[in-house]
Amino acid sequence: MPSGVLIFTPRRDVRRAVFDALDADGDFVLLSARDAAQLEALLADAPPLHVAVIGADGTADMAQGLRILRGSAAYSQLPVVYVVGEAPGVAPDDSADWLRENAIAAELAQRVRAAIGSDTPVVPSEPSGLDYRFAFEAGAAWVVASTPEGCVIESGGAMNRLMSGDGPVHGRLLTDLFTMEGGLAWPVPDGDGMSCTLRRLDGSDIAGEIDVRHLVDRGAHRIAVAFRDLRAVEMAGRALSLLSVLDACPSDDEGMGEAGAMLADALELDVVAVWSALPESEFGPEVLTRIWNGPGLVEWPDAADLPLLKTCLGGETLSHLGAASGAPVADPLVDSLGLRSYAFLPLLDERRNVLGALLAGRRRSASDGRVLEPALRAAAARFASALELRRAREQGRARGLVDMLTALPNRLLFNDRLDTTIREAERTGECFATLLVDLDRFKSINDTLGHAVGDQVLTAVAKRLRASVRASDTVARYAGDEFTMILRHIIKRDDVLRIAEKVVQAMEIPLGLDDGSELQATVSVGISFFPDDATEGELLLRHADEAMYGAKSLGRNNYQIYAANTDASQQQHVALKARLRHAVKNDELRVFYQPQVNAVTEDIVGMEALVRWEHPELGMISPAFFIPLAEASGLIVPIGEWVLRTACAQAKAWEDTYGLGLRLGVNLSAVQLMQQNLAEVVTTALSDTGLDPNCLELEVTESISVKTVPHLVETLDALHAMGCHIAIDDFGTGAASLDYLRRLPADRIKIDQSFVRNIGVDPDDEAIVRATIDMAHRLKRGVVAEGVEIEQHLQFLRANGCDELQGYLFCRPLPVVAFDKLLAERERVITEGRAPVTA
Ligand SMILES: Nc1nc2c(ncn2[C@@H]2O[C@@H]3COP(=O)(O)O[C@H]4[C@@H](O)[C@H](n5cnc6c(=O)[nH]c(N)nc65)O[C@@H]4COP(=O)(O)O[C@H]3[C@H]2O)c(=O)[nH]1
Repeated sequence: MPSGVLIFTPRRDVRRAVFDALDADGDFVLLSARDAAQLEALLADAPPLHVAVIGADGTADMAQGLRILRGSAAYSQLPVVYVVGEAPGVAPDDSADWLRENAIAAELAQRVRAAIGSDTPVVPSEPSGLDYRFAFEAGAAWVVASTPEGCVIESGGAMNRLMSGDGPVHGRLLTDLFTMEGGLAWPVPDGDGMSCTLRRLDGSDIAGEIDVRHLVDRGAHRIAVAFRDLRAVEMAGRALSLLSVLDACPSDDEGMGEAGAMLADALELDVVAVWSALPESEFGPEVLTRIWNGPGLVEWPDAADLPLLKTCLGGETLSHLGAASGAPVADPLVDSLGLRSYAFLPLLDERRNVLGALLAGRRRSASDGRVLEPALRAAAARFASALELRRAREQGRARGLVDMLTALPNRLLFNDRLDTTIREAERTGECFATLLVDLDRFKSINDTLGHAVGDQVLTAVAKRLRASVRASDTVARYAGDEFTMILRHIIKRDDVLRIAEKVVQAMEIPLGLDDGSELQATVSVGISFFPDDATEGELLLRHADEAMYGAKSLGRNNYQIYAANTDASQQQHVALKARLRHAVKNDELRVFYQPQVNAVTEDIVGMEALVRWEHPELGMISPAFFIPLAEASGLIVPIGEWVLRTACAQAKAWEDTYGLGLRLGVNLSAVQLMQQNLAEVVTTALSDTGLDPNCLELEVTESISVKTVPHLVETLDALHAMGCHIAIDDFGTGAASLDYLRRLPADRIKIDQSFVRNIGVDPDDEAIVRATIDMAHRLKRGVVAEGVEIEQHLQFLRANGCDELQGYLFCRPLPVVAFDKLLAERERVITEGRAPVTA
């Protein structure tokens, strides 16, 4: 009989090597776990095990895994063979044997066999006592009460902190603790998300929700109750909106004060302070913003006497926000403000030089540290960029490089930056874009309304342009009504188009003039790319200028990319559009399918249908190219319907063969959403193919706004009522994220790949990803991350609780035959009784 072997290591390469070595031997049933949570889930099924192979990497993960293994009565004596790295490390004391990583292939199977020794597997004899503490998600505030009295016998998670009092929670009655809404009374039956208020020990109330489970623990009946503090949900929402609002704040000192006040308001902080610190300054840190919402006037100690500020200005983040962060350190400022939770964050420029520090704190302890931390990190990034600009401006003014009206770099400084960027890009291989933004009909504004109004318009436009891009990008006033931009580190042209769209949209809100009147300005934008369009600054600008005139000739208020031969490319568009008309009829369209996987198990849970056009002469054409053509000509309606029907039929065929209940994601364009018969088209596709509506998820891009698509909410409500799921695609790229999420009947949101791509690159985008996941979960929406390309993306998304993942790391979009092979292979591995290796 084959022996059961547990493989546990967070390292994918070691896991794969161990799996391959033992799998090749054929004598073992292999179960592999990558982290403590997976290990716990795996052991819960009580598999028969003879031995464990554990990567002895000394990490917290390994230690936690060992605790779980040794802590379970069933496996506490399981022999363990450790795999140790190349460093002269040692395996833990309890090892049956150990070997080095480079000996896995040659020796592991033999060592494992020796460690097993006897053939008796460790099989849990009877189900271990039910550990009710794990009935709820980790970190929930929970109590367990006896029945029928409803008297609390144990509590944990955030509960004791939430109760905020000196007395014990134990011994109190559920009826005293939780006042139910909607006429429910204790004993409340099993259920999730029931509204109630928690009465704290100091007599105050917190509105929230509870999940209830009736359990039997070692023969005794218990009620386990987990409480969710809804203030944190609200806080997550506010944190997310805050990010966009902070973006819009000007970067001058006044703007920083404004941003500080907003931060304090949105996150319910008692104090927000920003210091600027120049290493070369002999005067020490300078306070730029100081918001105090606590009681009375406080004496602020001299910045030079603050040890925590000093440490932070050395580049260290000091965070005492969560319950787990330990006792605050003695500091005159923290003491005099009476702060019980606070964070000092260094403000860093792109090269990680410290420019200053941010302090955010409360006089009470924070139960929402998970939300506060990313929001504060994002705020720190904003303050840092404002400080950087402030410094550049100070230096620039001194040297006559800054435009006096708008405070943006002038033509001289822009040209200098462009040259520097080109030199850097030649060294690093980076791609970047140059944008030329021209105010439409500015001359007539100046002529009819006067120069003073013209100046106001230029200043306001400058602010909006600055707010549309990242801190690392350059925005300059190049000449009169012409602005130029450099957008750095471009991976996909689409990202630049998104920003150009944002620039054009930023002008949609009328500009407020000093006399109270409003004026609508529009801009035309031309774009050129380094190195594709040119490798010299002057030529890049000339090409951007040409493209800008292209935008003007197309009616202004839009953007265009430089095309080497505009006429030829326009003719090509016309020809393609004509050809596209026949693509469905000529059977030239194909649907590819890209898997979506569970972030923990990495097992397939769904797939997205992605259309391709197999042009007879040009080969496979990307939808990113022809879908806009199809949308502009209305052809998207028949094409979209064809994709829907084809994909539903295919999904039904796979369901019949494999029965996996896979979810099928199909994209809906705005034009389709405007069709009055959309619900009917979907119903017919489902009934003709026999696919369960529950398996269909319609993906609606976030940039489709409630304003541009009439009856959007009603249409989606109707589709949802039919049983179809709704997903919001490209989440984070549109403007009205929160509002959108609240109003639409969305089951899932898909984080746009432009954010995922910046994991490990841009802390702002990381903060947005974290806040998005957190907010979506609190609103009970699932989250799928798109464009997961590398292990680092996976680790980050998994660590932050993203539910599902889609991207090249797992699989590219596949044609039907290849996708079918993938499903068949999965089935083969599972029916052979092996845990799917997670490599
Ligand atoms: N760089 C990178 N890209 C990845 C990765 N994983 C997936 N992708 C690509 O990301 C796109 C995801 O689709 P989308 O955001 O809905 O974006 C889709 C969707 O908006 C649209 N589209 C595709 N099929 C249809 C359709 O049938 N109807 C409509 N209306 N739009 C469609 O065209 C867009 C582009 O589709 P594709 O070119 O197939 O591009 C797909 C997919 O191939 C990754 O790890 N890295």
